[in-house]
Amino acid sequence: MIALFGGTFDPIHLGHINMAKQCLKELSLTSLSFMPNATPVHKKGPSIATEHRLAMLQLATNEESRFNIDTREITRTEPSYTVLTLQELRAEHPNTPIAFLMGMDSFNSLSSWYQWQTITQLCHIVVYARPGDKFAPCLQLTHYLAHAKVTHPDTLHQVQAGKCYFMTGEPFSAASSEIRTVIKSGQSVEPWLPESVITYINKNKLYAQ
Ligand SMILES: Nc1ncnc2c1ncn2[C@@H]1O[C@H](COP(=O)(O)OP(=O)(O)OP(=O)(O)O)[C@@H](O)[C@H]1O
Ligand SMILES: O=C(O)c1ccc[n+]([C@@H]2O[C@H](COP(=O)([O-])O)[C@@H](O)[C@H]2O)c1
Repeated sequence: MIALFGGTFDPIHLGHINMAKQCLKELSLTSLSFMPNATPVHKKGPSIATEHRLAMLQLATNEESRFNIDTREITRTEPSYTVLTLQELRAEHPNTPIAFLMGMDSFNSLSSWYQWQTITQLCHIVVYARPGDKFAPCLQLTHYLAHAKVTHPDTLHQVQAGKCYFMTGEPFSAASSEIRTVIKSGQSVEPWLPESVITYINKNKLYAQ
């Protein structure tokens, strides 16, 4: 199965790593790709250069050999619409199950994503709990879940797309926006970032103003 974890990663934090590690285990993955976006279509763009986001992703994912980084959205010139990415990937791998991983806040807003129903036909959606974000599906998402929700991760390996699975792992409280604010105020971000990422941020004076 191809597992894609899309994000802005500005910066990557231990909430992302916690979720990714649990997905490796619970979904029996042989690899998991972190996929940084270039121009997010739904929020303000990243506050730092792409090379810095990529460098921090590299540092944070080095420790686990099954983690890799998919740079297709960075190298593409169009805005980072997930549907375009999944269509491209599906064309490359017509017969392989694809899972797109996201936190509960992303899931709750999924019906506002560009061509969201096509997205749900191109891949499985895997959702991770996030402290502070309750499960709050709108009516459209409730209809989707009525036929898509599965309770066993093995099902995701048996069909190529169309299912939705809610992870059972322990949630981890961390958010990139809050981390940027804490750095700006000069306080410690030790609880939320890998040490290598903290060193990189300090060395390159990122997020300080
Ligand atoms: N602590 C967390 N637990 C579970 N999922 C998370 C967590 N942090 C981020 N995610 C998920 O990871 C994906 C990428 O997140 P992103 O890079 O935007 O980080 P973020 O912390 O949500 O950033 P921001 O605070 O700026 O919104 C999203 O699907 C998001 O829901
Ligand atoms: O395609 C869309 O309309 C769309 C709308 C919102 C989010 N996404 C993708 O969802 C992933 C998580 O987004 P974010 O804002 O939490 O970094 C990231 O890969 C985004 O490009 C995609």
